[in-house]
Amino acid sequence: MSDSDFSDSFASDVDLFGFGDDEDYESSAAYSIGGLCPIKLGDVLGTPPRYRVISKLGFGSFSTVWLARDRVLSRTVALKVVKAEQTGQSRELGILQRLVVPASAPSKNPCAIQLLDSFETTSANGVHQVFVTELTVHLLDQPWICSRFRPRVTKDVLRQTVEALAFIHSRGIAHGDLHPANFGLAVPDFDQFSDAAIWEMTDVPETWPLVPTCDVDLNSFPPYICDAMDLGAFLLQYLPKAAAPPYSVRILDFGSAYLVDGSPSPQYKTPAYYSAPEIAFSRASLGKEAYAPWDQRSDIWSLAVTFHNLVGAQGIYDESLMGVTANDIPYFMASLCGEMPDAWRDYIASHEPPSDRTHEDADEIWKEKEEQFAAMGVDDPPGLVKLMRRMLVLDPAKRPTAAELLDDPYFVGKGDKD
Ligand SMILES: Nc1ncnc2c1ncn2[C@@H]1O[C@H](COP(=O)(O)OP(=O)(O)OP(=O)(O)O)[C@@H](O)[C@H]1O
Repeated sequence: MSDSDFSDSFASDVDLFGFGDDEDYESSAAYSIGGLCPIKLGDVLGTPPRYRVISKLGFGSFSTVWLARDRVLSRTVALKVVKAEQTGQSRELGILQRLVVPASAPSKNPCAIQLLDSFETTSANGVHQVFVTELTVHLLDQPWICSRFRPRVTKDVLRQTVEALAFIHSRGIAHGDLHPANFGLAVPDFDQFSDAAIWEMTDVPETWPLVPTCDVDLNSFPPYICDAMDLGAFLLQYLPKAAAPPYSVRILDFGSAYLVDGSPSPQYKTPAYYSAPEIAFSRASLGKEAYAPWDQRSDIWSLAVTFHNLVGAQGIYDESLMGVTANDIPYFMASLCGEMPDAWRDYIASHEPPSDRTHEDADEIWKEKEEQFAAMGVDDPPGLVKLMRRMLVLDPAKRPTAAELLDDPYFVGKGDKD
C-alpha cells in the first residue's frame, strides 16, 4: 500500500466518536488503518513483553510517546510508538542508531538522545516502529504540557547545544528541524521511582473516552485518549536537581534528519521562523511547497535563531510586529544580516516592507539586542551578539561549522561556571 493510500484511508470525520476531538490530545481519527497504535496505560509492549506503559509523555504528528518501565533492566524509558504508515518509511531509526554512544565510551556527554532499543509491534492499524530511548525533558516550557520546568539557560547550556550539533554533524547527519522544542535535557536518576510511586505522585490522568458512533474496528482505537503527564512539574517537585546544573543537553527528534553523504536532502519541515535563508527565500518567492536543497549549514542558522529564544528573548525578527508572514521573513533576514543579495532585490522591492528597518540598520538592530540581553541578565551580551552574527550569514558557504563555533571567544572566554 502506498503512502497516499494510507492517508486516504485515515478516518477524517471526528463524528466517528461520540465526544469529538480535543486539540490537547492526538486526533482520534488517527486511530485507524496506517495510523496510531492503540495503547492504554498498563499495556506491556515488546516480544517477549518487556516495557510496561506507566504514563503518557506526549504526542507528535507521527507518534505517541509513553513513559514505560523496562522490566528486564529495571529502568524507566520513553517509548515512541510511530504511526504504522511511517514504519519502514522513516530514516529516524538508522540515524538514532548512528548516534548511540556506548556506555563504555570515555566519559563523554552523548549530546543526542540515546536509543536504548527498538522493535516493532503490531496492532489492528498495522505494524508500528517503537523507539526505546532515554527520558528527556524539554529545555524550555511547552505550553501544551504546561510544564513549569525551566532550567537556567547559561553559556554552558548554549555551548552544549553547539557541542551537540557538532557531534551529530561529525556523524554525517543534518538535523533539519532545530528549534527550542527539539533540545532537551537528560533526566538523571529517574529509575529511583517505582511504578507505584510514579502513579502515587502524579495526578490521575484526565481521559477522553473514545465511544464509536458507527461500525468501526473496535481494536483500532484505545478505550480512551489520556493526558500527558507534566514531566517538568514532576521533576521540579520530586527531582529538583534535574532543574539545576550541571545540565546534560540532548538534541531530539530526528524525524527530518538525513545522512549528508547519502540521498539528497528531504523536504524541509522547519517553520519559516527557524528556517535558513536558502529555504525561506525559495518558499517565500516560489511558494511554501517549493523544494530547496539544505544541509548542515542550514542547521547553523536555525541554531542561532534558537539561541535567541533559549536565552529568553522572543521574536528575533521584530517583536513589535504582529502578523509577520513567511513572505516577510527574507526582508527581516536581510535587515539582521546587513546584506541584500542581488537575487533577492526584485522580490523585496515587489513587497510592502513589513518594517521601516532595512539591511542598512543591522548594526543598530544588534545594538538593541545587546541591550535587551544585558537587561535580561544574559551572560556576556556583546560576546553572544558577535557569535550570533557569525552564524547568521545569508550565504551558507560563509557560515562557520559547529566545530569551529566551539572555539568562538564566547565559549572560550571567561564565562559563568555553574
Ligand atoms: N525521550 C522523551 N522523553 C520525554 N518525553 C518525550 C520524549 N520523546 C518525546 N517526548 C514527548 O513527546 C512529544 C512528541 O514527541 P516527538 O516530537 O518526538 O514526536 P513526533 O511524532 O516526531 O512529532 P513532531 O515531528 O510533530 O514533533 C514531545 O513533544 C515530548 O513532549
